[in-house]
Amino acid sequence: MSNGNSHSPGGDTGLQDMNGLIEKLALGEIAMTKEEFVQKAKDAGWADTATVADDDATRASDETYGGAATVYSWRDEYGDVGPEVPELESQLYGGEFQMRSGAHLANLQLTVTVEGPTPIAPFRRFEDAGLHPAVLDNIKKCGYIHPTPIQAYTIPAVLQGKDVVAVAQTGSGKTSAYMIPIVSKLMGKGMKLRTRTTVAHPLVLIIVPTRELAIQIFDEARRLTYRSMLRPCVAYGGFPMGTQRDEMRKGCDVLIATPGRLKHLMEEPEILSMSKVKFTVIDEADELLNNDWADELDHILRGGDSNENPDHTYMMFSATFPRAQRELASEWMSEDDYVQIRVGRAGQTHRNIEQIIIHVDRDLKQQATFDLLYASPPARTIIFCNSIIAVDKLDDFLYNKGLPTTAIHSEHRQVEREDAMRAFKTGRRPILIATGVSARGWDIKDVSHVINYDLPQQQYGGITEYIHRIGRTGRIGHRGLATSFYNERDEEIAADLANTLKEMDQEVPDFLQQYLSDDGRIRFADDAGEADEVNGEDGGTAVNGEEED
Ligand SMILES: Nc1ncnc2c1ncn2[C@@H]1O[C@H](COP(=O)(O)OP(=O)(O)OP(=O)(O)O)[C@@H](O)[C@H]1O
Repeated sequence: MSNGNSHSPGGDTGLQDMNGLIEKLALGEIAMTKEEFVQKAKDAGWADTATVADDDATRASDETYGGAATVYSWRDEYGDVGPEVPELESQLYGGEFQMRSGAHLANLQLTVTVEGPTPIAPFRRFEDAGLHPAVLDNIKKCGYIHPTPIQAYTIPAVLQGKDVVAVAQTGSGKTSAYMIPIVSKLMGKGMKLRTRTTVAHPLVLIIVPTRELAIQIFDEARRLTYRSMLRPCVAYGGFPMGTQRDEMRKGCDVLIATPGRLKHLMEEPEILSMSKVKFTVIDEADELLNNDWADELDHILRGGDSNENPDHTYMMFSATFPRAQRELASEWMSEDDYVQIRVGRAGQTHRNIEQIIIHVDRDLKQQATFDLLYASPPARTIIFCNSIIAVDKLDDFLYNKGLPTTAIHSEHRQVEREDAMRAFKTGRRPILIATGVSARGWDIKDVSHVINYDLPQQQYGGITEYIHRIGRTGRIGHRGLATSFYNERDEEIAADLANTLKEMDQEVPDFLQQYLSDDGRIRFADDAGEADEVNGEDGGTAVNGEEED
């Protein structure tokens, strides 16, 4: 094993020191019993696996599903804004697991490019954005003091009624960039638009690729619609259908949904009608515009009568937007009232994530992970593997060595996925092992280390997937570390990886140097087509490749 540099999330323990240990472990020179491994984990400060309660025993009912979480309960006599409900308020905003911005927000201040028929004037303070007072109040309760760049441009664009494609770095506040103006616009009109029947008639449809992300965005919607008549609802695979239908019948003004479950619900006209939808948001749009989802998305976007609404606004958001998906996105946008907002280069990461690439042979990866977890004090860590089998094997390997792991992949039952996420968020099991594709958009407090046990293969997203995976750390002004294991099987991603490191002034290890161009220019296989603005305030020097748009 060799590595380009050394770092640890919480100390100065060099990764170079790991070389000898990993080799020893591989050769079986350290033969410890299970009890000794458990003791070693405890001594290092990791949560004791023996005291972690069995989640099956503590699980009570459907209420443990994130989709059944309490929302503000509206009564018509409230007028425009309802009264405060302290208990709900502390649940929504007071949680110790809610993210607060870190000290390095300035690293997200990159050059913003706006393309569209009319210019967009950004605002500097939420108070100046012309938002409904109740929304402003909810923003304060969330602890958002200054808008992030994507918010400063997207909020006015949506308030002006534009269709929007927005691309900005991971963890830069894209969710509230669309949620704030939509909720604010509807606050004044919600009453008039609302249809009181047992059939859900959402005004807003937010489509996301994964279940965990759906629940997370539902939580953000619960915060931003607090004290309003707008009732958020979430629909995702694995959420029991009975509870799902009950929740929808209670009213559903803002529907957050994964495509499969949404398609299913659209086949039940006594449950859901799309006829009132005014805003359709596609989050992680490049993923959803991908071929794998094409049928579902086409059905959803064309299937409802919402498309006939001349007032309908479409919005698409992501941290990455490869060329093919950008072309597909433009098909849904209004020709003369459409704006594209990019912060930095589309698909660019940011400087709050320190990236380290270590050369690790395939058969040494388990030991390398084990050792990496001890190379610094315990920290919330997400480990990505490329297959379900690899996730399960690594989970077993680490858990049997006394480390408090949990795992998420598509073969787990939904209740297990939600338990795993809860155990990770609360720190009961601070090591989460997952297949990469499930992790887009996750926003979890205090994730200080991401490990790419496997680098994403080209056919499963390559560098785009890498950007999303490492983006689970270093969010909203916090710093984080991303360590990736590289070997010869990863050559497909090598050039984009080397250029990504160089673009962010990270050390490019010797084994990746050959993939950098001799002229010192930074090139990506799928350039984002914006050579004009990449020399931003951040001092970035990305330059387009040959394949310009
Ligand atoms: N203006 C703000 N000030 C402080 N924190 C904010 C602000 N806006 C959003 N946040 C918080 O920043 C975190 C990241 O936001 P969000 O999940 O929307 O990022 P994102 O850009 O969608 O990332 P990704 O591309 O990974 O999905 C969230 O915890 C959110 O509550």
